[in-house]
Amino acid sequence: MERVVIVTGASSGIGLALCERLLTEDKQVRLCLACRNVQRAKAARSALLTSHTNARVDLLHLDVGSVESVLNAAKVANRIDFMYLNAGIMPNPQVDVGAFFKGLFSSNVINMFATAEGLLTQQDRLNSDGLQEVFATNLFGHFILIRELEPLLCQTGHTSRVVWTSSSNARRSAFSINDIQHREGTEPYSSSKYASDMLSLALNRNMNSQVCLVCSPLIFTNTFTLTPYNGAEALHWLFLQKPESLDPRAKYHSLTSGLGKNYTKPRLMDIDGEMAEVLFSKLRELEKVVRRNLCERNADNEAHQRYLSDIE
Ligand SMILES: NC(=O)C1=CN([C@@H]2O[C@H](COP(=O)(O)OP(=O)(O)OC[C@H]3O[C@@H](n4cnc5c(N)ncnc54)[C@H](OP(=O)(O)O)[C@@H]3O)[C@@H](O)[C@H]2O)C=CC1
Ligand SMILES: CC(C)=CCC[C@@H](C)[C@H]1CC[C@H]2C3=C(CC[C@]12C)[C@@]1(C)CCC(=O)[C@@H](C)[C@@H]1CC3
Repeated sequence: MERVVIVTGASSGIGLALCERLLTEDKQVRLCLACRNVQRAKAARSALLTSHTNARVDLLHLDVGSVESVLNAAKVANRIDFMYLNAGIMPNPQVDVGAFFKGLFSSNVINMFATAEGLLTQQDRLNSDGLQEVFATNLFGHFILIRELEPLLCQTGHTSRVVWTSSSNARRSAFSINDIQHREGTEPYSSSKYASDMLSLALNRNMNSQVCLVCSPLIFTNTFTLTPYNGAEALHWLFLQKPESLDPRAKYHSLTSGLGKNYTKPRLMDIDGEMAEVLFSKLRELEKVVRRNLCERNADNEAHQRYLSDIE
């Protein structure tokens, strides 16, 4: 039977590698590449069709950094078996060279290369919805997508699976529940990834009562080799697992052994369940505000258009 798989950020890197692996794995897969850049999405589709001539690959225009784009994209979906929330950004990363060399000659060196802990800062900015861009792209846009698709994801008799691409760079100390967008700090990427880990837990709690949503957060600690193919290991592995065998408190790591063999390993997350619930309710509040602002903006635009056609 056909299995519909949506992948956000499928135009390059890990998302594209995952698509390639899924088509190789299962001939019944129908892919939907959910991308913000149409040209790059078309190029990705052509590349996939070159190696999988008869594959079914659809394109969906989706900019997860824009709430309006997310709402429009969600209208188009009519069946979802898997949804991979993979799009992510780390804009303008700055490396702390001092910390890097100090780490290089310490016992923490492997961890440093696996997680970049304490090594990276980024410059964030506001997007057109007035949200911090990293938060909006890595977390909030995907949250709105889930909220909008909830009826489809949670249909009786049909279980959809949601898999979120996290990172080993997710860090509790980079996140503050009083500043969920990370307006104040310099590590928005770590903060957004930690927030997505927490959110996956809260989503499982709040939506599992209606059965069906499994958010399996992922992490990529490709300690020895870092390629998109290897990075997609845990994403691919999760596609093959039965939902009941997965633990919502675990993160599934893509790992590569010294001999170059890829494997997936679950590790329990360092998450405060109460804080996850607070984050969930803060995101619900923010959702209301952003939706209201969007309605007002669209109403203003319509009024402006009417005014222009009146004076013509
Ligand atoms: N590379 C690594 O070492 C690790 C990566 N990750 C995570 O893996 C995921 C994929 O990253 P990776 O493949 O490495 O990076 P890439 O930059 O290669 O891919 C990121 C993808 O996300 C897309 N994207 C970015 N912003 C948006 C947006 N607003 N709307 C829709 N799509 C968007 C990009 O599209 P476009 O082509 O338009 O830019 C691109 O297809 C990310 O979530 C990242 O945080 C986690 C751990 C390690
Ligand atoms: C410029 C000098 C002196 C050194 C540069 C090394 C770093 C650029 C490099 C070391 C560890 C890397 C790393 C990532 C990015 C590049 C490094 C910082 C990630 C943060 C990329 C995104 C992720 O999600 C992480 C899991 C990666 C962890 C390791």
